[in-house]
Amino acid sequence: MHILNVNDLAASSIPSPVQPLLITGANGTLGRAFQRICAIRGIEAVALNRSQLDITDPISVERALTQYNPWAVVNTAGYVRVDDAEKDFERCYRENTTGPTILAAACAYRDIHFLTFSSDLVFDGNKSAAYVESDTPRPLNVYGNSKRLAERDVLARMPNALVVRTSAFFSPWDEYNFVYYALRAGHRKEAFDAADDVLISPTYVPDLVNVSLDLLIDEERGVWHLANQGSFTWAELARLAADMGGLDTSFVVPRSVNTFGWPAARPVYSVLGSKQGNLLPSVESRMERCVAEVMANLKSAPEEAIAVAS
Ligand SMILES: NC(=O)C1=CN([C@@H]2O[C@H](COP(=O)(O)OP(=O)(O)OC[C@H]3O[C@@H](n4cnc5c(N)ncnc54)[C@H](OP(=O)(O)O)[C@@H]3O)[C@@H](O)[C@H]2O)C=CC1
Ligand SMILES: Cc1cn([C@H]2C[C@H](O)[C@@H](COP(=O)(O)OP(=O)(O)O[C@H]3O[C@@H](C)C(=O)[C@@H](O)[C@H]3O)O2)c(=O)[nH]c1=O
Repeated sequence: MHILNVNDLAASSIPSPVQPLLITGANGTLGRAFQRICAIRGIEAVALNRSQLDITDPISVERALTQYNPWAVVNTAGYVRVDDAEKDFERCYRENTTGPTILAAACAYRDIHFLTFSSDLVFDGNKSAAYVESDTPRPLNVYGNSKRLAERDVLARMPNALVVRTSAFFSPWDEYNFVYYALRAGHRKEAFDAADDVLISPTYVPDLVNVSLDLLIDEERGVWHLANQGSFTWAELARLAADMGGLDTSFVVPRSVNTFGWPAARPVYSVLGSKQGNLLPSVESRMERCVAEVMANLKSAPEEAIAVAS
């Protein structure tokens, strides 16, 4: 007698007995980190990219939810080009506001959990103490406003949705974050301009994913602030990473954020605290391990050897 196992079930037309976690934005920084950590934690997950699930298309959303029958949806899809959003506002609102709202409505209809991500850029920077969940969002740019509206509309359609506000990702798992850019510049002995009058809460992506999953599994709801402990200017963050990487920090060139000429205004202060307590460890404790991995990658990458030699 042949005993069917999960692999046989997966290969056959019989649906798997395990409802998966469905992750949108599979090709993005956060989407790829969720896949990595779900695999580590043994959480059955299905990650879909834009062509497989377009969050702005209700038909695409319904097809995916029907096909995979998830117990929850984690939305990591979004528009993150803050400066481009000032002109590309239609796409920004479509992907950051309309998309999550469609997902929330579909999850509410199926009575399944829903997690989506917002940003510190919903705030105006006029506080001098860490922002908490009850503070009123007053965004300074289109991107921040698209996130504010998403929070409002998602929770209107699904009051028990989980909305995580976070900020300033750093991670050794991708090359598209500020800390990686700074370390690569230092490794190449190139000057790196960094804003020295904007205070933010850097967030170690693996911590963000792990704690977000814990909150989702615990069926937490509403707005939660998740960022590592400690506030830094971008220049201080670049110097912290460089110092931990054994680099001379003089390549970091501190400048006022107003001298960069960026189209989108940034709040000069958007440090995130939480009424729920400090759920993530200190930035310093996480930066050590992040820098070690990034520096090892930089030193071993052939293109970096050429860049440093030239
Ligand atoms: N990066 C950061 O520092 C911070 C990020 N966040 C939030 O975290 C979330 C993830 O950010 P991050 O991982 O950095 O972003 P990425 O740009 O790395 O990933 C976003 C992904 O979303 C996909 N996407 C965009 N529109 C759609 C759509 N209509 N349907 C399906 N997929 C879509 C993109 O696909 P494609 O590749 O095809 O464009 C991309 O792969 C966002 O909501 C962002 O606002 C919050 C605070 C800080
Ligand atoms: C590239 C670069 C950026 N910066 C500063 C300015 C900028 O505010 C900050 C980060 O630059 P970025 O372009 O990555 O992103 P910026 O758009 O400011 O950062 C935001 O991204 C979105 C998605 C968020 O939700 C925010 O939490 C935050 O992480 O670093 C420098 O100081 N020097 C540099 O060379």
